[in-house]
This record gives sequence, structure tokens and C-alpha cells, in this order.
Amino acid sequence: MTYTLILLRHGQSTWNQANLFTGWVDVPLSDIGAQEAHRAGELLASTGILPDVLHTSVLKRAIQTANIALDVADRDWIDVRRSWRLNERHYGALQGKDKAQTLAEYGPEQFKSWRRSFDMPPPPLDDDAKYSQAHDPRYATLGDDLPRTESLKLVIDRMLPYWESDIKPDLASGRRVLVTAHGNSLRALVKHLDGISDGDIADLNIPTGIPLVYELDENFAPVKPGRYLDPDAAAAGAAAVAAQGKK
Ligand SMILES: O=C(O)[C@@H](CO)OP(=O)(O)O
Repeated sequence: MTYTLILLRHGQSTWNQANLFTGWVDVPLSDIGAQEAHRAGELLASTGILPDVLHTSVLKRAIQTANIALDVADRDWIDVRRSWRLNERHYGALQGKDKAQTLAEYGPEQFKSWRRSFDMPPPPLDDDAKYSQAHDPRYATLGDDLPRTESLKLVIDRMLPYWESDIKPDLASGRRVLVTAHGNSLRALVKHLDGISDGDIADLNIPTGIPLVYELDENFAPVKPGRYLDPDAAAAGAAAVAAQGKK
């Protein structure tokens, strides 16, 4: 008996398209992103890997992606759970900043450290800053859990409790689970599943809009490497994410 877990990074957002650091800012899909979500649904349908339950973040780019993909796969009806714990990494004071300008201003070393170091968060975002979530009603109950910036390590710390408490039980019940989330929250989950080291995770990038399917054993360990349902597009998409800022 194996469990099926499908990971799906949201399609391109308007801020991905504009090359801006996004984090917890709640931006929608671009037209390209909606097309990617559509294609993700086609891949699920054509391979017959149809989810029984959906987990998403509380950010609309993930929610819209899941809705489009599930509609195309004729799975609109499945159970849905959402959690802030699946949100993108909070990008602190970088939220809303242009990636190319940030690279030019601070140099490649600092830029890479902010984007991909394991435990070095960007400077925190002030609560009265334009792109702060401190007054967003959807996070009103978080109290001290509300981040003002996060490293990947901090994402793992807040994401894994949800994996344990909510996602694992759905898998254990024999349901195929779709997790629709974000570049860095999915990097956190893949790091955990694949046992990737703190250093090596810097080189892992997740492309937008391509389902990544894992078969897990009864201990929730992958029985073989996760596979993208469109490997060529996934490789090209991951390379494009890695190169962001350089355009
Ligand atoms: O801006 C962001 O929130 C993320 C994902 O789009 O960017 P990066 O890949 O640079 O971590």
C-alpha cells in the first residue's frame, strides 16, 4: 500500500511576471499562470492521478490554481482545507521589491543569500509598511505566530506541524492528496520528504504549475523520487526560477 501525494506550485502570478518579491502579498494569477493551472489540470486528468482532497495556502494564487486545475480535471467537488502554514515564505522587507533592482543594488552574494540561504531571513517588514500583513483579518488569530520575515528554516518550522496534523492523516486514510502551495513552502516540504541537506536545498527550485507526484510508503517516505508529470517543462521552469533577477 502506498500513498499518493501531488505537489503543485501555483501558476505564474502577476508579481512573478513583474519580477517582484512576493511572499505573503496576495496577488492573483497572470493570464499565463491561469493557462499553467489549466495545463496542470489536463496533466492530472490525462494521467488519471486524480486528487481526493485538496490542501492550499490562504493566498489566492494557490487557491485560483487549484480551482482551475480541479475544474479541468472534473474534481471541483473534493474536500478542501486551507492553512496559512502552507503560505509562501514571508519575504520581510523585500516584499514588493524588484528582484533585478535588488540584485543590482546589493550584489549576487547578498541576493542569493536572501533568496536561497537556509537560515538567513531578509530584514523584517514594519507593521505599518505598505505590504505588511499585520492588519490582515485572515491572520487575526495568529498572534505571535505572524511572521515579519522568514528564512526557509522558519518556513519548515511552521509548515511541518501542518504536514503532521492535517496532511498525513488524509494520506493515511488512503486519499490522494493535492497540496497547492508556493515555491518556498514546497521547497520546505520536498526538503523534508527527500532528506535534502541544509546546504543542498539552495539549488532546488520548483517550477510553476506542473504537478509533482510522490508515492509514499506507510512511514510517509518516498518509495522512489518524486516525478513531474511534464519533466521537460519542469526542468525549463526550474531553471527560469533559478535565473530570476538576472533579466
Ligand atoms: O517572490 C517570492 O515570494 C518567491 C516565489 O515567487 O520568490 P523566490 O523564488 O525569489 O523565492
